[in-house]
Amino acid sequence: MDSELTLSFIGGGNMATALGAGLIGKRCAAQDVHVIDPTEAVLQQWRQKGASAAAAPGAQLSACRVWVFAVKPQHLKAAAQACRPFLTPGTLVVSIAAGITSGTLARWLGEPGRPWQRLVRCMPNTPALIGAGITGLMALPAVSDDDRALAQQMLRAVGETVWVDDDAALDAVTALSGSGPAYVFLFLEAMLQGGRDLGLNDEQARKLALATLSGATQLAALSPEPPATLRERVTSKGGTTAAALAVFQQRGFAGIVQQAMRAACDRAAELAQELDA
Ligand SMILES: NC(=O)C1=CN([C@@H]2O[C@H](COP(=O)(O)OP(=O)(O)OC[C@H]3O[C@@H](n4cnc5c(N)ncnc54)[C@H](OP(=O)(O)O)[C@@H]3O)[C@@H](O)[C@H]2O)C=CC1
Ligand SMILES: O=C(O)[C@@H]1CCC=N1
Repeated sequence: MDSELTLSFIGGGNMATALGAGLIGKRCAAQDVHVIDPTEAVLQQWRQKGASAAAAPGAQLSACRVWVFAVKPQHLKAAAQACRPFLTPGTLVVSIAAGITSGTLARWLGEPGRPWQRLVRCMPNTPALIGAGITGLMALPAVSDDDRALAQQMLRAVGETVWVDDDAALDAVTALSGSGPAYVFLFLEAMLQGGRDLGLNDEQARKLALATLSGATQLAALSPEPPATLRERVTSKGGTTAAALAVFQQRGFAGIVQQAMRAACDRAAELAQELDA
């Protein structure tokens, strides 16, 4: 455990909880975590884990080496402005908010004409809750190698990490892996319903669908062959899979997925514009 790491979550909801679950006891001690959130029930949950928690920012923030902004994008400006007086030169700021660019948050945290420099923007996902997340990260150019390594180590506590170059790429990460678990759950829901429609019971459908998704993704991850080849191996000429894939193709499945991801990416850019005041 890195006893040096003192950490504040600004916003103690779903994603902070997921990140906290991976970090506390591994990368930092519970008593070195400080949470700011307006909701008493949320604060209580964090206190039960041994963290300190408060409804508003205070001097305790200044003792935290890393701040993780984990509020909704719509709340980020207010949260940043309320916390700004407690920044110290050593504070590393990490934001997980969708859309809001590193430059915008840097401006909200800095002085006029002098944006905050030590800032890493990242996009985790909810499998972080079970240590199986993946997080895309980007850093402002002035962020040191040590700060980059610190941010990466933190996110590694809840899964894998991928560095990208800029805000646009982080919006693409958001559309792929940030929102991606929801696409998988939607597909899973559809498979479960399809199984039930064909006469399987809930337990049978759940066991078969979960093992299929997990087995196929593990096979794709371990195989040197591209997914298209693995797909062809399942597809016997004139067989059942070919019949199913013909329906996917007629209905434009791949195009739907790509359009959905484009919509997610566009929404990230839209949020950035709407909230950049
Ligand atoms: N959910 C996901 O899959 C992912 C989410 N994200 C990003 O993570 C961020 C948080 O999402 P999520 O955890 O789902 O959201 P939640 O709503 O679960 O958590 C946000 C928390 O922040 C609190 N809050 C609101 N304003 C402030 C403030 N000024 N200071 C401190 N706390 C405040 C909220 O309180 P209240 O409810 O009272 O407003 C809430 O408890 C978002 O920006 C989202 O884009 C990133 C990756 C994946
Ligand atoms: O839906 C959202 O806006 C957030 C960002 C990625 C996942 N959830």
